[in-house]
Amino acid sequence: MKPLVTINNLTVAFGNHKIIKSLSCKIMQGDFFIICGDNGVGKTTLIKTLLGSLHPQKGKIILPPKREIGYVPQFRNLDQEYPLSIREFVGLNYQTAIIPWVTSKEKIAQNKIIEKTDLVKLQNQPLGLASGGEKQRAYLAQAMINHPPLLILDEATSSLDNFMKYELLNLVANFQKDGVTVIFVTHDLPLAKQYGNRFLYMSSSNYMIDSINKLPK
Ligand SMILES: Nc1ncnc2c1ncn2[C@@H]1O[C@H](COP(=O)(O)OP(=O)(O)OP(=O)(O)O)[C@@H](O)[C@H]1O
Repeated sequence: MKPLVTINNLTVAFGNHKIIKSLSCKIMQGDFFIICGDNGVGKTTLIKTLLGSLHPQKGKIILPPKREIGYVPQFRNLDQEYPLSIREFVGLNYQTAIIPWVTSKEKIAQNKIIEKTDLVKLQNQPLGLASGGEKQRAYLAQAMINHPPLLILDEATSSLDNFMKYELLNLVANFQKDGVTVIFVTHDLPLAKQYGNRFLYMSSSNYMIDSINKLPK
């Protein structure tokens, strides 16, 4: 397997405060890659750097061509009055969304991704009235509508109950089976062990990268 993401000697700082210090790591095509570690150690900072919203002080990151990345954030509740249906929300990310009306290609893409994320029955309901798990599935559908090769989930299962966690991660695992590389930031180590194959454990003193059966308890 080839690397899909290569992080080379990466240092990220806020002012003089170095958060990520000389991190080198390869994420291979097809990995379900877990990022875990103590609070405040820099997991979200690393994700923001991968997504391009933070710039490294030093080092290099090689990403998939054209930076095609799907991203599912941590669950934060939306206003009940949020005006879009689940289907409309999923379509927001469609690549030709510069055209204001829904094209037939977009309809097909929406249908496919709505089926893959188990949202067929709910698609015309207002997103604001959906449950936490349904909202996260809508974020997953929106993230994957253009078939990016890389999917990043930043604590996307925290504050979901056990049933909804597994429901979301089973769908993510289906994308992985189709060849998508997954990066999953989580504090939930049992969940990490169940779905992940490799991990990066971040602590203030060092970084550990290994296969999932070596993940510390
Ligand atoms: N914009 C910012 N300016 C200054 N410091 C920041 C900024 N964003 C994050 N930090 C600091 O960087 C450190 C790492 O934060 P980060 O959110 O990456 O940690 P984390 O590992 O994701 O934590 P958690 O597990 O609690 O979500 C923290 O000390 C945080 O206060």
